Amino acid sequence: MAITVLNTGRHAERVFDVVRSGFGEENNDVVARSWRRCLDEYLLHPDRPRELRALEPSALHERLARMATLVDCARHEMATLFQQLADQEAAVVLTDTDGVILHMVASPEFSEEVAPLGLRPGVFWSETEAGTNGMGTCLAAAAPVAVRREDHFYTQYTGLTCSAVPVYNPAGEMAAVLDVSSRSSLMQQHLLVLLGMTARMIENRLIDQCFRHAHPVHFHSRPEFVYTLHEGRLAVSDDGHILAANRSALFQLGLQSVADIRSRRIEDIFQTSQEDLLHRSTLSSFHPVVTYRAHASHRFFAVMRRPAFEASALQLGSGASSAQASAPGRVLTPTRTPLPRPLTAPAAPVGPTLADPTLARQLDVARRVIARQTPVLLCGETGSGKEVFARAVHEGSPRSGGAFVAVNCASLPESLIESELFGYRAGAFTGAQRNGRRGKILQADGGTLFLDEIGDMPLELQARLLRVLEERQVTPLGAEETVAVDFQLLSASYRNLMELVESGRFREDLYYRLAGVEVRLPALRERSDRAELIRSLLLAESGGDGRLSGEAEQLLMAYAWPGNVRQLRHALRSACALADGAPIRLEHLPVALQRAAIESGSPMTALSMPEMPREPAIGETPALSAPTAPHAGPATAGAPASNLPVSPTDEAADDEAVLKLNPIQANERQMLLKMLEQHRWNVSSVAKAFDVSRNTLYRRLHKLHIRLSHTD
Ligand SMILES: Nc1ncnc2c1ncn2[C@@H]1O[C@H](COP(=O)(O)OP(=O)(O)OP(=O)(O)O)[C@@H](O)[C@H]1O
Repeated sequence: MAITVLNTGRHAERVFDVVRSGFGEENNDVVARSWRRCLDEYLLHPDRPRELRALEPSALHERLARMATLVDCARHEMATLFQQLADQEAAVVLTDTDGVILHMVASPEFSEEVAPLGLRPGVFWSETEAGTNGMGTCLAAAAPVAVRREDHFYTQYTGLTCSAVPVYNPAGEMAAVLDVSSRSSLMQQHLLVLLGMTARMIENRLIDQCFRHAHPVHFHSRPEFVYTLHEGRLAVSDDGHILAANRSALFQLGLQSVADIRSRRIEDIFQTSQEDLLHRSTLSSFHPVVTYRAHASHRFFAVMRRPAFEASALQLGSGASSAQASAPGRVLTPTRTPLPRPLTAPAAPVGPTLADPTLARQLDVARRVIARQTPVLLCGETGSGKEVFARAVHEGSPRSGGAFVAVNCASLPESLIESELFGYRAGAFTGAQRNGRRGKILQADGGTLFLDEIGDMPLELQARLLRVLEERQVTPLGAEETVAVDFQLLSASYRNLMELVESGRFREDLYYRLAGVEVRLPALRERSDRAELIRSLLLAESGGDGRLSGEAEQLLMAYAWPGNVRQLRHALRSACALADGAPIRLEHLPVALQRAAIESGSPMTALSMPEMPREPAIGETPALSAPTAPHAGPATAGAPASNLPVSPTDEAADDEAVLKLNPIQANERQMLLKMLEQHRWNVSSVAKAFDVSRNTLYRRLHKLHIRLSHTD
């Protein structure tokens, strides 16, 4: 389906009118200001769009390599957001601060459709290039924005609606923009909430990733919010200096910027020393400990943990700073000494639920074989918990004292996999870090190497990996000497590796090396411990007080979960945020689930979504109330061929039948009537909003005695 745009001449006139005549009350200020910038500052003309600038492939490659950490932290969250949207005509997009698209998640059909518009990696979407648009205007305004179809400066983009939020790096600077561009203009408020949450998840991941050698501190003024998306996060160096803070930390501590906290000591923030906080956190295991704001009586609950990559077995003295610990110059001096087990809790207060008997048996087998140095290959759908399972294998193995080092082979640009895995010596290539870098394989020495999405490893690297596995030696890039290395190996793939072998994309000899034992993890829909998993994830995501309504629970149990545990976790996370302490109802669950409920004909109590009330956009006529039309014949069971708006018939005729509806059906009927009214009785539009076919919606309307007639 082609993207439909507005009439160029009329749209341009409206832009000029709004900018010339000032901003009326009905106008969206952010958009109107952006239009003014486009006209006055960038000297763009709405009638004369320019072709968007795009990076050459080599320049894009280089930029992606530079931004690899950001993209890596964002890609899982973006994939989950895309799944939650359940909209095949939407794209989740990440740009850098120049507005260059770095990563995009969309269906192949939609990607193909929007690529000619410039919605593809490497293209610049700053306002100066593309005029008012979600990504560019979010960058210019440094704030979340929704740019609806007719809000775009250039007509050619008016077929799309974009919502975008900034993503901040651990220094508190804007590092990226996360955007959803979609054909549908519904649900902007809902989308902005989801985007904001996704941005926070990316920011927290960035802190974890950039400060792996620092002590993470998780805190909140309410204990149940520790380890949730609302928690404050700090990264603290070995010698007690604060290196980074997330937005919630700054907000809770009443600080304006990361600069206000960076380099201060933990004692300057809380009435406690680093040693004391670490010690008490260790003693109290999963429970946050009480601490007070320095020079004030504000109470916080906090947990300080040991660094995730504690010294990566670098054999540094106990007083070594985190900066030293990450110094890659030591790449050739690995230790074989297993590290002590971390003393504190894992990242979430609730451990993984692996109570399904098949899964428990598989875990037992995997632990036994890996103890005999037999590599284990995990297969399973995306999000089914392969990494969680791999960690559980590691934790129960003889090498649990060593590091667990996970490498996602799909998320690393091809050019970086080699240096990331094998490390490099100082000066090995242009752009290399001054002191060289210790590769992941050496970091796993004495512990476990987990190669995730191994099917995505390029063929030439497969050969090198095979050699390492056979010889148990690594030669970092640019190094002459080889280094002996000793680790246990787990790998995972959501793709069928045997099929890749057959099509020549995966080496057969490597496959047999990796698959000493192959474990197929069950999909969530096949697991018998779903109820426990839902309970424990709800506990983790809500901070302890999350509750589910009966219908929401039924739906969570019955849904097929194509995105598995990851999708479940994210659905609960967003539902907790939207329910805001109240029991989670159907309306708080993602649209994909609601759609499934409609399709299966299960009750849709309180389906007040998808459209949230909002101010009309510039030039938009306020929503009309439902027209009343005369009775027009029998109820329509099948979808009429035409796409014309319809209006309700005289409901009196159906009064009796309506009175017989049960309260849930009556409620659902109310909601559907409200939706129809909001969509001006356009059934296609309501069907689209629920993402169901018109036939499905007509059947539902018929069942609920909502009669419709065509109007001209
Ligand atoms: N048993 C479990 N208990 C609690 N959380 C789980 C469990 N299994 C998976 N999760 C959560 O689900 C999400 C996805 O898990 P994980 O990354 O292990 O899946 P995966 O199969 O490796 O995904 P991918 O194929 O995309 O790499 C994570 O947030 C993880 O914490």
